[in-house]
Amino acid sequence: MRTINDLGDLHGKRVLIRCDFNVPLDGQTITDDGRIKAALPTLTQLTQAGAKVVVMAHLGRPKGQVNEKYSLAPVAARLGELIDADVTLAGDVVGPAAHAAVEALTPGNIVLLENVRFEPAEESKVDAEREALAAQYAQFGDVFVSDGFGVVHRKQASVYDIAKLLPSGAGHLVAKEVEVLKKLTEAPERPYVVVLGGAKVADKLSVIDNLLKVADTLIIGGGMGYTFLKAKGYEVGSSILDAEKVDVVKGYMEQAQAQGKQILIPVDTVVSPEFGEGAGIEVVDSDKIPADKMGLDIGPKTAALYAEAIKGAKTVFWNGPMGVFEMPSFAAGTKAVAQALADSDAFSVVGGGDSAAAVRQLGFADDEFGHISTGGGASLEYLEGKSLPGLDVLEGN
Ligand SMILES: Nc1ncnc2c1ncn2[C@@H]1O[C@H](COP(=O)(O)OP(=O)(O)OP(=O)(O)O)[C@@H](O)[C@H]1O
Ligand SMILES: O=C(O)[C@H](O)COP(=O)(O)O
Repeated sequence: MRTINDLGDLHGKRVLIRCDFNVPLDGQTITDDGRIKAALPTLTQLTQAGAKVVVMAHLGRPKGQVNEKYSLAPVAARLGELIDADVTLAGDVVGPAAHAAVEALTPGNIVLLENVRFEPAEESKVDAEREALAAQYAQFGDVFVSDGFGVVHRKQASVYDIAKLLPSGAGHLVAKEVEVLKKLTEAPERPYVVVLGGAKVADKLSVIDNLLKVADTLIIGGGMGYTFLKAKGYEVGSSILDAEKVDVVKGYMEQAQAQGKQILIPVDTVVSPEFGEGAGIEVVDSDKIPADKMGLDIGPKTAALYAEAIKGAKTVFWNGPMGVFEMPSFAAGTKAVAQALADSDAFSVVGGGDSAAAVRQLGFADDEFGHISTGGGASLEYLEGKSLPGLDVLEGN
């Protein structure tokens, strides 16, 4: 893989860099700045080398619409506090404000373009549309550095197409993430347990069949769990559910049984009448979720079962909180899994923006885990053995 070290002396050059600044926010407040801190080694090297640094990043899923709620303003402010350089947020992505900001950029300083997902072509499935947008990005750089590990699984203009237009290489974060995750794909010590949760249910259900080939046990919690419960024939009330995948999930359970692999699903669930804290929160067995309630965490029996499975593991990868950990009433399941990982001797990797935020917010230190990866979906797809567009495009000369 080509890296930043292959790009020569960057002094005075305009370096266009993709970072993953998709940080969790509570209103305008960043609740975990881990992804910004993870970008600092590369960004600092570039500013200290006297490069003119133009950063591309996304926040959330604004789906091609300009939406202030998804502005990178809080990220620009935090980056400015963390790095010894001026950080200017451009008012748009490739419009007149971005051009003016890049024109005015001086060596050793940074312009952050607005959320690239405000541009409809950024995530287009039509190659020519993405390529045309990438050509506009290319006007801002002499070289391209890919350092947004959390998005390397996305075939998007600022991740993939841009790397074909400029001399390009991986930044230090991407290089380090790949080096650690490689250990999990080459010869993981067994038993190898993968814990899956979170809210991106459709995305992450689709990685399960490949994960079943590499892991010994899959532990399912978070929003993922309800599609499994439904596949077992249980009612899930108003919990999040990927109704289209119920039959596919039935197939996964059969496949696991045939291969002698285990899929653990919640035996009890914390339910609530609404997405929030208030009256009516209770723990029920997973086959008794009331029709008018939603599951927002795994229950205590499940937490104990999952902790036991983690205790016996030699390698663990975890992506996706077990419940809505942001609210104390639904944090116990995530905390129990984090504790089990922290207590175990297994080589453990925690991946994903919210997963990393969860362990930190619940009081765990980064060094209680083998590695905290900035990638959730990206790590999972890497572990599946899939080729990732944002990495493939950096291969060769
Ligand atoms: N039962 C549930 N119902 C609804 N949301 C849930 C449930 N359990 C967990 N979540 C939510 O899932 C979110 C995190 O999911 P997500 O899949 O984005 O994980 P991630 O670690 O950020 O991975 P990635 O980096 O791929 O985004 C949290 O905000 C949490 O509140
Ligand atoms: O949070 C993430 O996993 C990355 O930033 C990618 O975001 P996406 O799933 O919206 O592409």
